[in-house]
Amino acid sequence: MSDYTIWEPADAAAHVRVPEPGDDKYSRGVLGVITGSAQYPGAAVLGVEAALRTGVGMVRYVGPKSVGRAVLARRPEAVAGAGRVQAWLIGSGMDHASRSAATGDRMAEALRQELPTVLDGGAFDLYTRSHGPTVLTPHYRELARVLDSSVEEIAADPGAAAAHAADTLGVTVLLKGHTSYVAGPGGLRLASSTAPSWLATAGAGDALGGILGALVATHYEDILADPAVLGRLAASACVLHGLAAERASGGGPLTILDLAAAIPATISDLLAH
Ligand SMILES: NC(=O)C1=CN([C@@H]2O[C@H](COP(=O)(O)OP(=O)(O)OC[C@H]3O[C@@H](n4cnc5c(N)ncnc54)[C@H](OP(=O)(O)O)[C@@H]3O)[C@@H](O)[C@H]2O)[C@@H](O)CC1
Ligand SMILES: Nc1ncnc2c1ncn2[C@@H]1O[C@H](COP(=O)(O)OP(=O)(O)O)[C@@H](O)[C@H]1O
Repeated sequence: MSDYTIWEPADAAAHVRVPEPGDDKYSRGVLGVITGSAQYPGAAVLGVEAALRTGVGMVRYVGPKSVGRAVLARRPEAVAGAGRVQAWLIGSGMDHASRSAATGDRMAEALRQELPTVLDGGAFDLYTRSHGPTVLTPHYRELARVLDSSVEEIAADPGAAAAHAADTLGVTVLLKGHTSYVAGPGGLRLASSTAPSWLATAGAGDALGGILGALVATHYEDILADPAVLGRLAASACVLHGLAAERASGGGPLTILDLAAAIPATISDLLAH
């Protein structure tokens, strides 16, 4: 932990791109989303919901048709089907062992574009094929699988585990937990623990993926100019996620749609201070 700098709300506020009068939906950035599966359609719904609530020019959902229908039922603002995007969010709500051939093809096509990419749960195996600036978002069990280690080893020193993963895999790693650790290949080390423990509930990570995807899509030019920006955006996503959870919780339980609904006011508060 000593190597890590705490990423503060003011740091996160500085990493929200506020649209300007000259912006349109494309200049703000389009996030392509390949998430969800027949088994876990909710993960796709939650990620898209969180991305749109964080602010992005457009979300293009490119997953299975049945999941796309669920996404559109909740969020008609999302556009289903392929098209040009500035960043990708891939892998929430799918099991890599049972990925369909069609999903594998969509992922391969996305990764070929070498754009800034967020890889979540069901897509960690693809990190070697992701040649754009890439951030992985594992929880402890997932990082243990990626590193062929054990949960106990990760939990004993999560900051060191995240740093080791970033250094050996050559990507940015956001290790999720009560404190989340972001480690980047260039020695970047940031930590955040803004979330209440009420956030330990299913779907929380799917929402984090959406928040981060939106931040990445709206900063794609900055990331391409300086890949270290990706780590700062990952830490900013943790801060926003935690503060929105705190607002949704108010000291009690929360659902992930409540968290998503709290994101806009969380951002406007951050920007006002
Ligand atoms: N709304 C949605 O669509 C959501 C979809 N989601 C999707 O779900 C998938 C799995 O995600 P995850 O994080 O649970 O995966 P993972 O690390 O493999 O954990 C498995 C480990 O947990 C353990 N375990 C299971 N039950 C347990 C219990 N009652 N009490 C204690 N332990 C228990 C189990 O142990 P076992 O039962 O095998 O002994 C195993 O070790 C993933 O594709 C994700 O995207 C989620 O994002 C949620 C919202
Ligand atoms: N005890 C806790 N306190 C605060 N935040 C937590 C706690 N446990 C988990 N979280 C946060 O909740 C999210 C859980 O992500 P993940 O395990 O991927 O959930 P899911 O797969 O259900 O979407 C992460 O952002 C993590 O930082």
